[in-house]
Amino acid sequence: MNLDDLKAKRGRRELSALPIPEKELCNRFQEVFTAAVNDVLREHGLLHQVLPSNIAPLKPEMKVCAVAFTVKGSKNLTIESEMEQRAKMLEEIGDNSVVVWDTSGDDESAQWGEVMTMASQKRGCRGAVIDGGVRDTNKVLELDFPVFCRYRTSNGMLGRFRMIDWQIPVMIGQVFIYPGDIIFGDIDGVIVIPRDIAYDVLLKSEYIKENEKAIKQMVLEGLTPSEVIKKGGYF
Ligand SMILES: O=C([O-])CC(=O)C(=O)O
Ligand SMILES: [Mg+2]
Repeated sequence: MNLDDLKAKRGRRELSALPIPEKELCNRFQEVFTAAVNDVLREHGLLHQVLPSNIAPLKPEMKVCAVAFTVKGSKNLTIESEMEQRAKMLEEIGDNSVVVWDTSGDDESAQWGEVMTMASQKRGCRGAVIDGGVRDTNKVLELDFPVFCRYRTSNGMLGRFRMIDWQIPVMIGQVFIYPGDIIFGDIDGVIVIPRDIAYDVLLKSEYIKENEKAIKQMVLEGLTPSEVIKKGGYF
């Protein structure tokens, strides 16, 4: 059994370089929409890049595109040095990041709240995607910080749940997420764009956005769906 490749993939890795700055890449993705990105990933044969559909934005207009900062945790009753551990994680969050929580399917605790929002915003964090819960929801909304999650609860994580590690590969639903991948969430949910193909996916998504303008124009002008497809359109 040779595990070298798998070990390299699953361990902590240097982020590969992107052809344009991360910030520009993410800002340009935010101008597109997740369905266009999804169609491009389908062209690449990647059919399982969307997080489970019950992970939804707190408000329909919330949008985030940023670089994955992954966190893994699970239900855990221990408290010893939990706060210090969480502070250390928060202090490692980088600019243009989005915190992505794999909670091992937790259904009880909030992995995110107001103070964590404030601390991460100071470090340039652009949002949080949590396969779990949020609390202090009103305050988080006031801070204008996009959060995608499954539920809201007043249960703090201390004494109920704790982190196992961070900046490691995680899995939410069927989707692998590596630190540095590009995460894009909007009203249609959250999609994970592998870092190595992110720039190519951006260019193709921008093309789709432009091309769909022409398709919609055909519909407005009264062409039937059959005529639209004959002219190269699609739905
Ligand atoms: O401590 C927590 O569980 C999270 C929280 O309330 C906050 O960040 O404000
Ligand atoms: Mg709080």
